[in-house]
This record gives sequence, C-alpha cells and structure tokens, in this order.
Amino acid sequence: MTSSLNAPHLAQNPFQSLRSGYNLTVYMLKDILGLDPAIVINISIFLAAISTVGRYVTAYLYHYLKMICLSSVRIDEDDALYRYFMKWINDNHLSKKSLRSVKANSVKKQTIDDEEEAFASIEKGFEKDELISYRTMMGRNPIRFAPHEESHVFYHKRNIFRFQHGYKAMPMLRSPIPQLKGELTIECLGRSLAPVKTLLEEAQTYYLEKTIATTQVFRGNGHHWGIINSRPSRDINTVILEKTKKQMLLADINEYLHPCTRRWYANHGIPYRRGYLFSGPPGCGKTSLTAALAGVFGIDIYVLSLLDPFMNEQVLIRLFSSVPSRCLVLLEDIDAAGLKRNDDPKLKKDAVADDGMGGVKPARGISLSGVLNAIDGVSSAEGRILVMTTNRPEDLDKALIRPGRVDMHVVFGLPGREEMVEMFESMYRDLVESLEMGKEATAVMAHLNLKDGKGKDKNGKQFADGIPAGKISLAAIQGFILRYKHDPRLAVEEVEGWVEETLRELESLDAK
Ligand SMILES: Nc1ncnc2c1ncn2[C@@H]1O[C@H](COP(=O)(O)OP(=O)(O)OP(=O)(O)O)[C@@H](O)[C@H]1O
Repeated sequence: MTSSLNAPHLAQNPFQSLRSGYNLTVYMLKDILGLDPAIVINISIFLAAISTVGRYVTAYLYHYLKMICLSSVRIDEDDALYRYFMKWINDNHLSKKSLRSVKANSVKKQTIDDEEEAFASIEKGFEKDELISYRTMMGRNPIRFAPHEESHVFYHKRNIFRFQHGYKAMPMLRSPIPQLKGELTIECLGRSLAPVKTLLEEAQTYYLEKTIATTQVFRGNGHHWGIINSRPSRDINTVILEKTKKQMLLADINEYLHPCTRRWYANHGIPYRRGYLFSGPPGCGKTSLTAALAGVFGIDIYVLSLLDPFMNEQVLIRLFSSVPSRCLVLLEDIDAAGLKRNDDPKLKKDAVADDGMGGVKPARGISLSGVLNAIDGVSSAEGRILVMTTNRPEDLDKALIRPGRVDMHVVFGLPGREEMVEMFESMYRDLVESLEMGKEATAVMAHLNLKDGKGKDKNGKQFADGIPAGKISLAAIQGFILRYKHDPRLAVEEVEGWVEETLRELESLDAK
C-alpha cells in the first residue's frame, strides 16, 4: 500500500513525464527488485562497450581469418559460369536438401520433361478421349528451389564451401542511380584455390553434359543478352533442303569452326568471322535450319532484330561485341529494317537523315553503315557465325552481302514434289516406327497402306501429287499434316480440298 502511494503521478507536461518515467524506473529497480540504479547503469554501459568492441574484433578476426584461411572466387550474374554453378548446386545439393533456407519458384516455362512428369502422375486415371485440363496438370508440376541472397554452407569432396548470392552497384553512364548487378561469391575453407577451381570445372562439365542435346537461345534486351529459351536441339535431318546445299553448308561451317582454322585466319590477317544469308519466302525453313545448325555444332543462338524498339546503333555494336567467341548470331528479317543507300529511288520517302557515309538513317535510327560497323567493325567479336535471314534478298544493299560479310547464300524456295514427299514421310516417321513395334501393327498398317517402304512411299507420292509444286510453303503443308498426324490415309484423301481452299486464300491475299 505504502509503495503505491509513493508511486509518481501522471505528469502534466513532457519534461514532467520524462521525470516521472525516470522516477518510476528508479522506484522499480530500488524498491521492487532491490537493485542499486547506479550499479545497473554502470553495468549496462560496460556491456554495451564490450558488445561494440566484440563486434569490431569479430569482424576484424573474420576478415583476418578470411585472408589467411579462405580462398574465394566471384562470378558475375551474366557470366555463363554463374548458370553452370547454379544448375550444379540446384541438382546436386538442393535435391539432397543440404541447404535449409531456399527460394521456391513455381515453374513458369515447363520443359518437355516437366510436362511429361506432370502428365505421368495423372495418366493412369486418364481416358483416351478425355480433354486435358492444363490446370490439373499444373498442380502436379514440380516446384523449383533455388538458393537466395543469403549465404549457404555446403560440404563437397572433403571441402567446406560457402556461397553467397549478392548484388553490387554498377555506376551507370548518364544516370546518377547505379544499376544493381547480381554476383556470386564462392569461398572455400583452406588457403588453396584448387578446390574452388575443381568445383567450378565440375559444375561446368556437369552443365554441358546435361545440356548437350539442347540449344540455348539468347536475345538482346537493351545492352545485354538474356536467355529466352533452352530447347531440345533440332535434328538436322528434319530440315528439308537440297542434299548438296545442306552438305556444302555443313562442311563449310565445320571447316570454319575447326580449331586450326582460327590460326590460319590470324596468319593471313583475315578477321575470323563467317557470314551466311538465308533467303526465301516465309515458312520455307530458314529459321529451322539455323536452329538445327546450332544443334549440330553445339553452339548457342543469339537472336537480334533491327526492329526491336530499344535498338539503335550503339546497342547493336555493343551486342555484337559481347557475344561469346563461338556462337551463332541470327539477324532476322534484315530486309525489314529498310537499310538502303541514297541512290535507291524507293528510299526517298523513308529517309530521315544522311548518315554521312552514303547511306541514310531510317526512322528508327539505324543506318546501313551502323549495321556494317556492328557486323565487322573492330569491336565486333571474332569466332562467331552470322546468319542473316530475309524474304527479299533483292532489296538488300550490295555492301551488306559482299563476300566477307556473307560468305554463302542459301536460297530456299517453295517446295517441289520431292520436298513434299520428304515432309510427308518425316511427319509420319514416328507413327510408322511405333506401329512397327505395336501388336496391332499389321492390321493397322495394312489399312494405312504403310506395311513396307513401298506403301509408305505410295502415300507420300499420292499426297505430293495433290499439291502443285512451288505454290504452297512447307510451313503450310506441315500445318495441314498436323491435323491428321495419326492418320496419313486421311491426309491423302483430304489434301486436294485443302489445296483448293489454300490457293484461293493466297490469291485473295495477293489481290490485296
Ligand atoms: N525446309 C523445311 N524443313 C522442315 N521444316 C520446315 C521447312 N520449312 C518450313 N518448315 C516448318 O515450317 C515452320 C516454319 O518454318 P521456319 O520458321 O523455319 O520458316 P522461315 O523460312 O524461317 O519463315 P520466316 O521467313 O517467316 O521466318 C517450322 O515449324 C518448320 O518445322
């Protein structure tokens, strides 16, 4: 009772309230806990000082120990090693749950394996004609785990490693705000860098072996290249092109990529670059051949379009100078950018300014000389293959396609009879193979007239007979076959009607 009477009352102003708070604390320490406030204050100050000194000492010791006991490596986010390591750590350590704090991602871009795995989990209760609900399948998709910004410690081959995801600020030209760039730091307990080097080599080999049958596609996004796709490499045999043309192209690229060729170019003072022009109507296989070539030679594709909204000469030069030394740069629809010379009569209405080198800057500010500079200027990377595609080769300036910039011109045309038969057979190859293995094969194949090679040929030839040569693209023919991908006989029966309809559509488009 006495103590409650002694308790300070609510203060009338802030100073009074502080004072009453202080009085209350003193009263609690002294009367309730029986402690001397002066001693408590001294001890608190002492502990705070110890903790500050402790923090400094630990930081110093950590720094010192790091210097003498840790070896470390830093990797920038846009370096291929970053991808190699992240895949390796995800597959080898995350799956074994040795990391306890991770970032979980839903799968946005399913690979073929993801989809097959998801379908396998619902396949048993799935009726043949049932409609697929993608939502149901999505629910079965694996969740991906990735390390996040914190540091993680893991043990590998008798070594202790620590890696940390972080960001560093990069000063930007013409901007006071620095750009944040991701980086990875890998540390290893021990004074030798050898375990980290071995680890990175292992990650690199692992990644390259895992992705041996895939082609990565990058696209310029401003000043940098970003990965947009990683897909199974296209088999070159699925691309229909005159045999001699295909073989010449393969031999030419093979010769160019041979490690000894680089020295030869250097000895002769020739810039080590090779360019190809693929021309032809839409849907005739230019992009398909490019993808297949990248697969054959195990290189990645770097796609550029002069029509991208962010594209200007500076960006183009920078992108061309930052591709890896072995890759395929695909410059799509080069005719669409309107790169013309002053003396071209068609140019007058498009032109906006003289570029000072006999060319003009089209509306989006990329001149012919800018493109030539990017392709083979001093800063342009060596060792790459350049493939330019166009629907209208006749519109291209001679400077753009002169030897040295374009070393081989591959012309694609609308398909003749042979190509159509090849397309038909290629589309039904899997069906024939699966039927050959199945129990009901004989009956079904007899029905489809696919019992032997002859029967297959007969279907393909009948199919091609129904389509006039040089009129319809392979893309359109492929689209039609896809409607009957389980039934070649029906494709043959329906082809004539489809051709009539397609030719009528093409005529009306031409008339417009
Ligand atoms: N010669 C071909 N061999 C195999 N497939 C082809 C061929 N031509 C077209 N196709 C098929 O048609 C589709 C479109 O082909 P692709 O994109 O390669 O044509 P493109 O010539 O690059 O067309 P565009 O000029 O419109 O870019 C692809 O799915 C491809 O499989």
